[in-house]
Amino acid sequence: MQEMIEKAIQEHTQNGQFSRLSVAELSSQLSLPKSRVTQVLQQLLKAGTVVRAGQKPVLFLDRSVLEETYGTAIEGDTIRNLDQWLAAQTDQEQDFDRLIGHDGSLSSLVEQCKATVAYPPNGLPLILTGETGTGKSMIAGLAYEYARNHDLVKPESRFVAVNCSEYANNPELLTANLFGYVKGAFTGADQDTPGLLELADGGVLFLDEVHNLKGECQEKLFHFMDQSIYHRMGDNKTWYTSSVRLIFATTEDPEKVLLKTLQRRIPMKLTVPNLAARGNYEKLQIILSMFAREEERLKVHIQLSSSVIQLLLSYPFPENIGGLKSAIQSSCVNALFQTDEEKVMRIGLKDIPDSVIQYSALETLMKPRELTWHGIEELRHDLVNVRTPFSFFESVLETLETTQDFESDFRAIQKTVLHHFKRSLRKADLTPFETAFLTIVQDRCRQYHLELPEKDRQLYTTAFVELLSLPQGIDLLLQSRAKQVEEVMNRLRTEAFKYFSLVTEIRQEVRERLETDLNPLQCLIMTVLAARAGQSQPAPRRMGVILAHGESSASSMAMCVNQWLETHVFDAIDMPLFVSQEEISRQLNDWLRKMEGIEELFLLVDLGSLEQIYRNLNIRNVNIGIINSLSLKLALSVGQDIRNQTPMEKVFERAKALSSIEYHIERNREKPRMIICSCASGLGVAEKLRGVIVDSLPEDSDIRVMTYDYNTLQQEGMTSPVFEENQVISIVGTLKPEEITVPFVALEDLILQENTNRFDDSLRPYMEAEEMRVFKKNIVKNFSLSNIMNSLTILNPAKLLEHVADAIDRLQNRLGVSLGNNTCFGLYVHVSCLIERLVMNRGIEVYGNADAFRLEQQDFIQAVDDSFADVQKFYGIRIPVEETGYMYDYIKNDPNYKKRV
Ligand SMILES: Nc1ncnc2c1ncn2[C@@H]1O[C@H](COP(=O)(O)OP(=O)(O)OP(=O)(O)O)[C@@H](O)[C@H]1O
Repeated sequence: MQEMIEKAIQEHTQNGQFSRLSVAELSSQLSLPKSRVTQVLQQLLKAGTVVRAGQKPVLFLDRSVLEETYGTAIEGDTIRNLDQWLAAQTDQEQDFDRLIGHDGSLSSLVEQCKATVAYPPNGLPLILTGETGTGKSMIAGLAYEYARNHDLVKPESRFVAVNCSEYANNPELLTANLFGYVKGAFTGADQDTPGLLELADGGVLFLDEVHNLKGECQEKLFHFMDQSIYHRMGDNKTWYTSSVRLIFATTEDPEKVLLKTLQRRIPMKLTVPNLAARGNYEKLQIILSMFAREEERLKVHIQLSSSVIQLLLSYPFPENIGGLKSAIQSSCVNALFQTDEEKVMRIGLKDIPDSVIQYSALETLMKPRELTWHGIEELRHDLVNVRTPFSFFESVLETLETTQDFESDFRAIQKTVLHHFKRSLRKADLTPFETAFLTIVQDRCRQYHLELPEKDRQLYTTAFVELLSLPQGIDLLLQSRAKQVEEVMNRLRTEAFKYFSLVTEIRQEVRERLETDLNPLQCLIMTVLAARAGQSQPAPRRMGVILAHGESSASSMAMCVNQWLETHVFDAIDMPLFVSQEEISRQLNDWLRKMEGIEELFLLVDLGSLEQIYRNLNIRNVNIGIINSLSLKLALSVGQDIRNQTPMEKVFERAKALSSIEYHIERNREKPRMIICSCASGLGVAEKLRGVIVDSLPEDSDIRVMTYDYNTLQQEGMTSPVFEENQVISIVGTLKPEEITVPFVALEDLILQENTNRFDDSLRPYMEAEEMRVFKKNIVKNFSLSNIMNSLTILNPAKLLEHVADAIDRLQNRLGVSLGNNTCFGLYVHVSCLIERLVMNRGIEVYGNADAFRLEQQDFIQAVDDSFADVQKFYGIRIPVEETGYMYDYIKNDPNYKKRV
């Protein structure tokens, strides 16, 4: 029989079926009398084969199975609290350990909570206040678990929660439920019913949203709190007792919503901070634990994009953790169908609820950043390692950001930083990578004449190496504070320029040579450390300061020169654009104070009168030379001389010699592609022509069109600067200028659409086929005689054209030739413009060799004169021989005319 019992115990212990290990259970399973089972169990207990778990009912478990399963030795023969013992063995987090922030922002709240619950004999009433969703209910529940795990309440006791807001419209019902009632107490009370106070007897009663508790009920409650006795509703005679721990919670101010008498009976008031006050580290912990829970529920591996993490960290959830939780659950639902075969579910911005997305400033969302995915598990793992460095960085950042007295806070931070790294002083050998990093740091420091202090060398080594190997997770947290970091970095650049630029150089070199990017926080701490090392060293005897307007003009130039010369010769002072003279002087005086011991200062300023600058300086034991001009070349020369110990006077003489300026204009090498419109008829027609061509060119064509005076072109030929400055594609006009080798297209060809091929050919190399098609279509549409004639300003084009056409007909008769259509159209335009010019007294007075023309072409001159007699009379003009010369040039190339000659 003993064997049978032993076997059963062994089996059930192995299978974790602990509830089957009570005397009653064993006796019914094995059909043995209870007394017999008890007897055997007592023997086994004595022999150490079983241990008993002090629960109700008492359980008997197999010792060796338990010890083997959990790898631990059990002392004595009793496990007082089996749940607690099992949780401890499986490393499960217990009660308050599950509350994120229990060891951070909520640590003192948790300690107070524990003390309140443990207060003998029955704990103290406690009220939790705080915004909605901050975790009040959770804390109340954990307080009960804590009490159970620590035997402050009986294991069989209960945690009973009631939300008073659910009874807001029926306060009597709440009173009845709290205190219980007797049959007939109110309609529907058909039997005696115990209240929640009774149900929670020995455990915890949690009254949530307690501000909904009406005054009468509050009174009953404080009476109970005073004496631990109460009446059920409907029975004012019988007293009931209950020993219950009371926890209240409200989102309101208890002083405003609870009766004074009740308030007085709740000695402990704890306020749960809202989500915003929890800090990014804890926020990230909460986010990740919630996603981890979803992973478990949905049986997937969740990956988050960096933007999602940033957004969830920055959104001010009005419902605090509760709101964050629903947003996380919704995004998981949204992303559920995107789970791949590997069961990976990626959650990106598109899956986040709209209300959260809308909050985010567009610029934040659209900031270019690499799309990186992070698995929940690895992030949680990282987070553990990041905790200490991050909270350390956070405190450093906060101090520097809010400081009123930079210098003293900076010194305080230096101490904190050194102290921080002292704790992890390293003894281990450096890896080759770490050695390379340290070599870079030391080389650069040497260039800045900065020796790491001998006694702290080990410490600096530790610090730098530790900074180098910060866990990745810190980058995520850092991004959420990017703005703050940037502000602090700017501040450092101004206040600790030398060390800031040293670290900037180190960062650059580490990036180039070790392919590792130091993040701004690493740089910040390195700057702090470098400055600390620098303070123990005497100031240099001579130095320069570049003082310039603009956000970082001075610092960029100084950094550039220092780097070039591999010596820190210049400090920099960046000035806002509109800064007063007093402010400049103040900054310079501060600088002089900091550099105590300096003998010579070379000041390079970009603007401002020399006199004004030095008038307000506190000059003691220092020579200050000022140059009110600034260029990189000049700064380099001065820097070099500072380094080479060149006497001050000479430094400035050289600088002055450099200051005379030279200039050179480098013309645009990419010549514009150009069509030239040039008409012997005058600039009016040329201008009109230009307009028509411009309108015909495709919209995005890079071909430009210009007008150019015909006579000038005629005189200058191909030497004209227009060919030097442009890539001339073709010339369009009424008459072809002589000696021009660029393709010429006659206006009449365009009007008659006859020889446009030439024009097309000249353009083809510069246009795509489609552009060419559009262009040709437009040319047909836009070129018409009347369109061109519209360039006439005073005469009526239709009338004039009639006169001119008649006169040209007469001229053809006189000359005995029938001119080609093109020549006629060209002549119509040319002669019409000519007549208008003459009417306006703007006739052409030059024509090649006019005398020779007069002698050789007397017949032609006469023929024109006769044919145009009516026109000349009508318009009161006289066509001069020079103009006739141009008409001749027009006609002489006509094939029919040539044949006749
Ligand atoms: N510190 C925490 N660690 C982990 N989860 C938390 C924490 N605080 C709150 N939560 C979770 O946030 C959600 C909201 O918390 P809870 O309901 O306790 O807030 P509450 O303050 O009682 O809200 P209400 O005032 O609206 O009743 C719950 O799911 C809870 O589990």
